[in-house]
Amino acid sequence: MTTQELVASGLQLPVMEAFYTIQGEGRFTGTPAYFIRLGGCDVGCVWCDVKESWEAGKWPILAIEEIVEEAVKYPGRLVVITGGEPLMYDLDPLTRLLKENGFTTNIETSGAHPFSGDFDWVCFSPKKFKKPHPSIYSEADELKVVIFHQSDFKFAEEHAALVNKSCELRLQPEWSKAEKFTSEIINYVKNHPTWNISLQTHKFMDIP
Ligand SMILES: C[S@@+](CC[C@H](N)C(=O)[O-])C[C@H]1O[C@@H](n2cnc3c(N)ncnc32)[C@H](O)[C@@H]1O
Ligand SMILES: Nc1nc2[nH]cc(C(=O)O)c2c(=O)[nH]1
Ligand code: SF4
Ligand SMILES: [Mg+2]
Repeated sequence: MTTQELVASGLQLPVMEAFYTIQGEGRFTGTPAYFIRLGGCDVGCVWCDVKESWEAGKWPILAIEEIVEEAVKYPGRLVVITGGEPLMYDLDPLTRLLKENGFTTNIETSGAHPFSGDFDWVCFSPKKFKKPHPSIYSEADELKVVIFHQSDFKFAEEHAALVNKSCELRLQPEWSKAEKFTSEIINYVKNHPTWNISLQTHKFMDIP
């Protein structure tokens, strides 16, 4: 198979970086986790905090065996697959291998591409910049909407109406606008208690 075919089948993937840290956001905030950041994203969020990830061709292509061989070196058994947009790739082979090696698998995704992979927790963060693929709505365990503009509260409610009833609902201030929006988010959550707040706590702790 050519490299292109191996990537298309999910047996090799472009990896921007992989690091052992503390999950900073969402349901598993505070939990040690090994992050695998795949290269490539076509969503184009103006406020994205990892724009350098967007161009897939910049990053080394690794076999999934090499990715997992590195992950097992750390004591934690929670893996978070992020990016870039990880659902640009078929994540079935990587997640299968991670599970065979005893990992719990989480994903951070905009849902802009068809769902794949075997995940214990799916954090869905929809974006106005590219419509989510319909396959994500039934898979989402957590809806995490970034608040950058007043209109994002309405966008959040529109997506909350589309996910499962059991899906946890969170609002996360966009980092550069946090000063402006955190107090609004606090008021919103107090008045709409089905929602709660997610902060990018790793940025406060100054860790990756
Ligand atoms: C960098 S993205 C990668 C995964 C996927 N592409 C996504 O957007 O969900 C990881 C998480 O960071 C959030 N995020 C990115 N830039 C942010 C920023 N400037 N402020 C707050 N959250 C941000 C995203 O919404 C997403 O929940
Ligand atoms: N510590 C830490 N937690 C995170 N949660 C989601 C992240 C991401 O970029 O997907 C992230 C990240 O980059 N670092
Ligand atoms: S979808 Fe995620 S990685 Fe892509 S631009 Fe938006 S925040 Fe960045
Ligand atoms: Mg991040």
